[in-house]
Amino acid sequence: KKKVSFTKEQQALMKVIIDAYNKHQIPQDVAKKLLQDKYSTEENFLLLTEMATSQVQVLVEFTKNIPGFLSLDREDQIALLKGSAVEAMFLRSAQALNKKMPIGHTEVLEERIRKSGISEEFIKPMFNFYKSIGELHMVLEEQALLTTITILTPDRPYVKDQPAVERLQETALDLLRKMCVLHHPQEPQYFARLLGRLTELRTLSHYHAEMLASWRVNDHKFTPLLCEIWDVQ
Ligand SMILES: Cc1cc(OCc2c(-c3c(Cl)cncc3Cl)noc2C(C)C)ccc1-c1ccc2c(C(=O)O)cn(C)c2c1
Repeated sequence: KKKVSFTKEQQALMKVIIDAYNKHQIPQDVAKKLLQDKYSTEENFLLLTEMATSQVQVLVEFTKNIPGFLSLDREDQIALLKGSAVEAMFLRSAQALNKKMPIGHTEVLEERIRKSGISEEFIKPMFNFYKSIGELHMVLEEQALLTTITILTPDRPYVKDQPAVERLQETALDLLRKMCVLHHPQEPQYFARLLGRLTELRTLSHYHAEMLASWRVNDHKFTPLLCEIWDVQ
């Protein structure tokens, strides 16, 4: 069994990121709304819009806890959040749908996504992604670090000081590489597989832009926070 050792800094970084990841969850009262018995396309769209709005708030709070993030240029912080929001939310919804949510929640959530006005051409890649995330059986540390690495992607539009973001992302990548050896010692290519999901996330975020456009055509309303982060309306 390969010996994996973490530096003091890496242990501190992991603790901060895990605590933030656990602390910032969608509130129970919002999640419980999924169980109400109205299943119309309209009702599903409204519920998912509420989930997404709550998820963006969760994401902003989580991001503020990433060591070094608040020391970045202010405008770069905004550029990173806007550029990564959809990808981070796909990761989070994938992890939610794959983890043991309270009985029946997963099926209900899946059903509402399938029946919310999203066209079949986007549903397929979305659920393929959910399946591919589920097959990885990531531990919590890997999930939290993968989300962190997605947020700290230097080549998002309008990022001015890319090297500063690269330095933060590399720290998280070094830690994730070690975590993968520790938790998946039999799979030397596991770390590479995780990073491959990031490529799939970018494809999904292009699909997502088209999803938004088709919803808007059918005159669906988003919340001010979603309009802000997704540059719609
Ligand atoms: C499940 C979902 C959907 C969602 O957005 C819903 C949407 C999406 C869209 C789509 Cl469908 C899929 N992935 C990402 C996007 Cl961003 N695109 O537009 C919309 C709205 C505006 C209609 C946002 C967030 C969650 C979500 C995430 C985590 C959890 C969670 C836990 O962590 O324990 C418990 N619950 C109930 C969760 C719900």
